[in-house]
Amino acid sequence: MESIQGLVEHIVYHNDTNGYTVFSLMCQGEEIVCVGNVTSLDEGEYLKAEGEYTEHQVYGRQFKVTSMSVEVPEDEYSIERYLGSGAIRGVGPSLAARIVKKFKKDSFRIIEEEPERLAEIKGISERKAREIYQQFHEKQDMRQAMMFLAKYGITTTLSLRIYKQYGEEMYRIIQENPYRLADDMNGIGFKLADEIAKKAGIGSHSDFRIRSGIIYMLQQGTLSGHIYIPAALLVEKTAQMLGVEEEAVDHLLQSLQMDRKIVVKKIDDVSVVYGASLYRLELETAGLLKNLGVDYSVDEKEVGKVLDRIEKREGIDLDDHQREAVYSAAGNGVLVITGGPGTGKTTTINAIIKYLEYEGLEMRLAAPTGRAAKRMSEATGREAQTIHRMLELSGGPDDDRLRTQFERNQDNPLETDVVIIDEMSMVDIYLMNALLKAIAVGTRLILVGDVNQLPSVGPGNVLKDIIDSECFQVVRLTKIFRQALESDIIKNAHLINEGRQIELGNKSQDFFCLKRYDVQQILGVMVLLIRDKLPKFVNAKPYDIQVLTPMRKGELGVERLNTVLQHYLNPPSPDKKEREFHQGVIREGDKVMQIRNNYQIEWEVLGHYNLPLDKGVGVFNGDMGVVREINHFAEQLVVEFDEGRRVTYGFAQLDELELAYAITIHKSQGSEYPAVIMPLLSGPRMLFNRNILYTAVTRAKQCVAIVGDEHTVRHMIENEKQQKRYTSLNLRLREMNTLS
Ligand SMILES: Nc1ncnc2c1ncn2[C@@H]1O[C@H](COP(=O)(O)OP(=O)(O)OP(=O)(O)O)[C@@H](O)[C@H]1O
Repeated sequence: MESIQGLVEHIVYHNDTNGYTVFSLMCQGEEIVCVGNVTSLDEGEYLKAEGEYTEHQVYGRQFKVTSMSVEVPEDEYSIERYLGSGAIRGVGPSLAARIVKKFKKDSFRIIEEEPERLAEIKGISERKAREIYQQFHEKQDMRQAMMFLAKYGITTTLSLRIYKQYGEEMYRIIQENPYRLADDMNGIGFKLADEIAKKAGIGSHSDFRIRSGIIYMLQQGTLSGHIYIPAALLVEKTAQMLGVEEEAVDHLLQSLQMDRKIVVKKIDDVSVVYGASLYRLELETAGLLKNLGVDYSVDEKEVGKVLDRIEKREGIDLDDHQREAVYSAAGNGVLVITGGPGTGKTTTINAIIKYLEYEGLEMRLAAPTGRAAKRMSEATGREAQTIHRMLELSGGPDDDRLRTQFERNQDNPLETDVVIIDEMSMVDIYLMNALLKAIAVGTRLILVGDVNQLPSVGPGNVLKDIIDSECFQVVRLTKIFRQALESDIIKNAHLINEGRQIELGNKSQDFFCLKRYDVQQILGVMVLLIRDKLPKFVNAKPYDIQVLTPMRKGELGVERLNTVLQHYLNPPSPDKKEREFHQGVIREGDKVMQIRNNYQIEWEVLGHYNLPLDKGVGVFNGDMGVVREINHFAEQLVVEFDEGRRVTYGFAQLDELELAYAITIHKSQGSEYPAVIMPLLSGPRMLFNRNILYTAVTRAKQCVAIVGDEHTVRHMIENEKQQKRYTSLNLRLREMNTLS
């Protein structure tokens, strides 16, 4: 082990996440390149480092730092260099020079002990002197804090955030109850807090740990779509995860309830537990929706007359259910229209729109995803937006849906007579709550969707719960119209939904099953279909053909499929830049998907000469795009999403993207593709079920190609088992109905 000391001349590279830093150190006139994991360092600081010299293949001789300490520089040159380095805000090189000129080697002592004397220097007021003193101290405190946190394996970025959040109180929190970090700070979860706690010597049976574990399990439940968890299940799972007895967990449920962190209720005589905020959110959502359920007295005869005229003009002949939908839209504050593919939902919405227009009512159209909104626009010939856009998203923390903010809310509701939402099955409880807040009583709400689709990715089962509550007018469209029946995709979708078997062969014009029983063969057929056959068949580009699979893992899971498909569809090439990322390699020309909502990220649409035509913020979970550019120098990657929206990601943000040659069926909700390919061989029973198959099949417009084992498809149709979602919006609505 050797020891060197000197002035940090230049920081060449610093990775915020793991602290890995490359910097040059001036040691007695010699510049030494040092590398190591360093929590915080500024150019101009005086460093004492221990470590060893190594020989790097490319960069040559380097000093590998194993430990270091920042020393107070002693000679005038070093003092001046440090003070002027920018480490102390408000002090630049010239002021640093004046300070050192006056106080010489005593400069640091003066700043620390007699800061008022700094005011003797021209250009330094008393206020400024105080600021310099404070800055100097803060810097030292912060460095100390970071070194302290580094002992617990906490990264530089996180350390800074922790220090900013708690200041000096941080030491106590880390040593007594690091689980508070998981409660208070976004981005710190139970697992990290638990690791810190372990290092701090906190016992596995600590009350803090168990309480935090319970909240963590509830959050995990939310991630799986649940609003509550049955108490017995929660206790069992939490005890298992923490390795403690169930009694200990049970005991702390009460204390969490007293602290209003959780709400315990009975549903059908079973105790269930909600995270307090989700409980309130669901309750509030029920109340808001209930308020909108106003009856508008309309003369059905009059509506009928108007409708006759519309039918004549448009050359349509609505059936009884469709007519009923228009009457209901006229007479109810809240209306739900549900039906499978080809049952005339779009035709009905169009008739409703025409009627409302005739009545001179203003309306807004929206859907939960960009793709669904675009389809709604095309089907109605009117502007349809994403719900986020209609509500005028104004920001909010990336991962904290509860605090997502919209310009449109109770204080500034949408100024319109009617709001129509399509693809309602995808709307989760957060979005529903935000939507309802922005709709004032007196505005009608029409919700359209297919209740048999998979529920929303986010928590809740909003559409199903509203229907089940029986508190609102629901029109169920069941008849499949003649034209729709010509499509085997639609026919088969309905058969699947009813649990009836379908024809699995290659005779159909739009629904094929190519029987293959070997993974390699399946992959080969898929590549052939995407690259050569299907684009011509459905008149689309290879990237418009979507591979859907129920699972992430396994030989035919999303992850493996993406690697294989990337290799064949966008192979490495000298003129395509690429970079490593969490899924292997990401390359110019790759098809990618955004995998979480990012409400803040900016996009722009460029016109001629790269002039921006449109700008905005927000890219959402499930949005698909193509990598257009990778810039290693700027460490950025540009993705172009639908409608030419270009988004620049820093390399550190690449975990927001995934390759999207293949995606899970869950992620495909609300999207439609000209052709869908499904490799189905075998997989977990929970994922290979009817609901999943139905959702996948209904994503295809012109062609479904199943490649794999027909028996697997048959088992999926038979398998009705869906994962239960614990939600209670239906109960809350019913309670309110009986109260009023
Ligand atoms: N009353 C009607 N009489 C005759 N044909 C109809 C009627 N209503 C709808 N159709 C036809 O049935 C087909 C399906 O209708 P529509 O597109 O409205 O259904 P959808 O439920 O929106 O379907 P998808 O969910 O697949 O988009 C269309 O070809 C449409 O023209």
